[in-house]
Amino acid sequence: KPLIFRRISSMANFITDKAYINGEWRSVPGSFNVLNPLNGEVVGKAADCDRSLAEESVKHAHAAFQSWKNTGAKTRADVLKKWYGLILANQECLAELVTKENGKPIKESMGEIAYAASFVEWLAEEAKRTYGTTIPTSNANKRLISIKQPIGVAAMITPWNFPAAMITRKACAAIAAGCTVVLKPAEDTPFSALALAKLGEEAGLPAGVLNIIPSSREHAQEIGEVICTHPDVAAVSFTGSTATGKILLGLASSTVKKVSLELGGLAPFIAFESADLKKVVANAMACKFRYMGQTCVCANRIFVQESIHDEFVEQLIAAIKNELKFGDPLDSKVTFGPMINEKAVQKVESQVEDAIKNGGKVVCGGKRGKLGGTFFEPTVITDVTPSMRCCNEETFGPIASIIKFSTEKEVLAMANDTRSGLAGYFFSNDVAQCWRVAEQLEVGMVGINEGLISAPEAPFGGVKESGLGREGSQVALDEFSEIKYMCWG
Ligand SMILES: NC(=O)c1ccc[n+]([C@@H]2O[C@H](COP(=O)([O-])OP(=O)(O)OC[C@H]3O[C@@H](n4cnc5c(N)ncnc54)[C@H](O)[C@@H]3O)[C@@H](O)[C@H]2O)c1
Ligand SMILES: O=CCCC(=O)O
Repeated sequence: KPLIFRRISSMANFITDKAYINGEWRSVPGSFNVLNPLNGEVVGKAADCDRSLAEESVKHAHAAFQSWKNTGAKTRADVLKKWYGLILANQECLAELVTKENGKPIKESMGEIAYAASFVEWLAEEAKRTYGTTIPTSNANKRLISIKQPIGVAAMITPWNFPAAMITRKACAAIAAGCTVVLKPAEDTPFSALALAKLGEEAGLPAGVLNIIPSSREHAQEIGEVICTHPDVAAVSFTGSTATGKILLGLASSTVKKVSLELGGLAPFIAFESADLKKVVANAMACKFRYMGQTCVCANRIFVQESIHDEFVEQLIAAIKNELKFGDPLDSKVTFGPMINEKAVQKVESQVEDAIKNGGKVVCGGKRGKLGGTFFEPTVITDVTPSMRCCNEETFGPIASIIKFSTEKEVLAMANDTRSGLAGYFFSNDVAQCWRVAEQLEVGMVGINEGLISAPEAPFGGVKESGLGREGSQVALDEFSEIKYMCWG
């Protein structure tokens, strides 16, 4: 029978002040306002879950695990595939919701929903490929095999910058593996998570397999404590800042949980002189300024070889002026909207001040946007040095910090001189250099002549203090699986 996917009539139908626990849309005592970053208007009231609702969700997820873990792989894959179809059928509504919650330009939000859906599809396919091994033995009287089993209840905390894709990338990996999920979305973007849950429910997820417990920032810490210390939670998966990730990792140690962390980055973006400059500029624009620089893999430190430095800066400024259009992010022509909140603007402002104080030159932008609110101009700073904050602290905003270099050795030393190691990018037409630099950059992901590297089939994750584990790809389900070795006498 062909699958027909129902379209929810409008974005407003996705806004709810309820939590989703054990397959029920639950009223909870408290609520908090979710604000539109464009104008501070209330998008809606969201359920403010607390410690006791987190505990209750874990209890239900643990009960649901007892049957979900025993479902066939095809059953899980079929539910996920249906969910994938429903997400795509509702792409416009979901994208509008993302834009209302976090100010992402609507074209990018449409892209995010397609990206979020692509994880559901990929992980549905991977559900059927959790192969074990047969192991040749040195003892002829024994037979050795290993199987993969779902780890148990997986608890998750997600950020506001990809409020749909970070949910599906984690939750669908766990669900595909046979685990059940308790997920706390970011306080800025709870409705996107709940909207996905609504579609998951319609796709046939049994009660308790996916539980969404939004909370205000005030309750985030206690929910974190419950899910990271509860004996019935087996795995914790977090995406967000490195500071929060470290707290959760510490908490999870008391019961030795499996922990996956996708944390902050400080991506080096290196332009070598042999590179195609037009391509470098186009990729710098995409890699630096998409979603106003608020992605964990955005170029944070742009290293440019001295012979092409001035030309690069000139072309980058021209591209900013010609290509970026400010305005209401719901307008499909707009490519540059407001930042998430005032705190984010203040961080960017303080990095600009610090750079100027220490000898940096602001050659484009550098101040709040004319539209007011949380708009900030796309900014280019030259003469940046490694001691400046824009060079050693994640910017998470629209500042292109340009550092001039002369040799490959020098730039590699600067690029690797950090505790962050999420993504890195470089541009070169020297093949030997491409191999050398790709191997030597201390990051989890490298773009070689490419500034947009994310894909469901690729392993996403960082090294050093940028994280633990990988999401997406053929290893995605490993984060939520245990390998059991069997020795047959
Ligand atoms: N590596 C990745 O895949 C990836 C993806 C997106 C964002 N990020 C990173 O996330 C950061 C931006 O997101 P943010 O500012 O929302 O991060 P954040 O750490 O402040 O918040 C992320 C989530 O953690 C929750 N949280 C905050 N403090 C908590 C605590 N003490 N206990 C439990 N939960 C807590 C928040 O409510 C939110 O849901 C950036 O550093 C960015 O690089 C990383
Ligand atoms: O912000 C982090 C996630 C970005 C991505 O998946 O491309």
